[in-house]
Amino acid sequence: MGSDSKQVSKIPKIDLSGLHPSVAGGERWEAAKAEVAAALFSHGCFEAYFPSSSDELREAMFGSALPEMFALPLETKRRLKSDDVYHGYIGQIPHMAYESIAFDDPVSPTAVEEFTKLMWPEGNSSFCKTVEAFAKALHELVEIVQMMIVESLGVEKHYDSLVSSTTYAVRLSEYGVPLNQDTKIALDPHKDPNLVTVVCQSKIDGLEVQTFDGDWVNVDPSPNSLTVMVGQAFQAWSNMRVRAPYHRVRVLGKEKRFSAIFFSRPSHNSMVKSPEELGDEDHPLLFKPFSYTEFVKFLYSEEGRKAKNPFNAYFRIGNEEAA
Ligand SMILES: O=C(O)CCC(=O)C(=O)O
Ligand SMILES: [Fe+2]
Repeated sequence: MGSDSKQVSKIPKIDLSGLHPSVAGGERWEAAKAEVAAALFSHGCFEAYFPSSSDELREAMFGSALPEMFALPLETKRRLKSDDVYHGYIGQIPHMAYESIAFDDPVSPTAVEEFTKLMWPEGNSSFCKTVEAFAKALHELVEIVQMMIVESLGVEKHYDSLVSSTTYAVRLSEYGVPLNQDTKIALDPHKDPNLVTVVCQSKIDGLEVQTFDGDWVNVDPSPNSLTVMVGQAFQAWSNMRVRAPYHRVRVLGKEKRFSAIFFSRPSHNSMVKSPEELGDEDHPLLFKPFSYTEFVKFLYSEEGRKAKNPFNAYFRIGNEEAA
């Protein structure tokens, strides 16, 4: 594939419009659930048609909120500190035209406000309202997807314990023109460590996913769609029934690209434990309960970065097929 070409998407597209996590069940829910389960089993991802993230909201996010925030002075953006690896402000990485900011609990009543105050002590209510609305819409989508996965695996009774030990976060990113103009890769291939990720792209797309057959494909977003992906913590929790796909970002043109991600992850100090029902004689449970915090620390440690397959290296299952 030439560096300027894009492959036609093979990522399943699923209509989740009008569905809500508080009214699970019914014919439409069951039909969509079957599609979500099939897509996640075969691809680890899908393109969700979910119009609550409307044109207007996208325009407010990518036309104003994100460009305004990334235009702030570096020392302002660096005010956001985090003890978590790969959280807080990231940028000024050699060989990468990339900056991102991630903060927790965007659906709590005060978190976006506090973050806004940190960036703009004088206030910026349009930024705050936009990011709150974005988080609210995508939170519903993540809840729908998590609920559908758990139901499809037949382990509904573990849903409450999964959700009570889950936190949510937002990552806002800005990509410049990739320094490597041969590959045009702006973010290297990786699997997300968390539970479920939803990616919202600006008009300038670039997210590519590797199918389990090994082909890199463009996710082909529409103005009303979002990309849903499974992360490695869900892969482990589900005893490998759903698997996290590799993905990367390529920016082909010369314009800045923005993206906004909403994701779920196991909360601090909680232990991730696969439901016993997901193991049987033919498929024994592969993972002992693990701390997500320790897992992420390992992923970004020297040993984790060097490992060909950090997931396997962490869990020491030594089974290439399982990844
Ligand atoms: O910007 C995107 O489209 C995806 C970024 C991504 O994969 C990540 O931040 O983990
Ligand atoms: Fe990612």
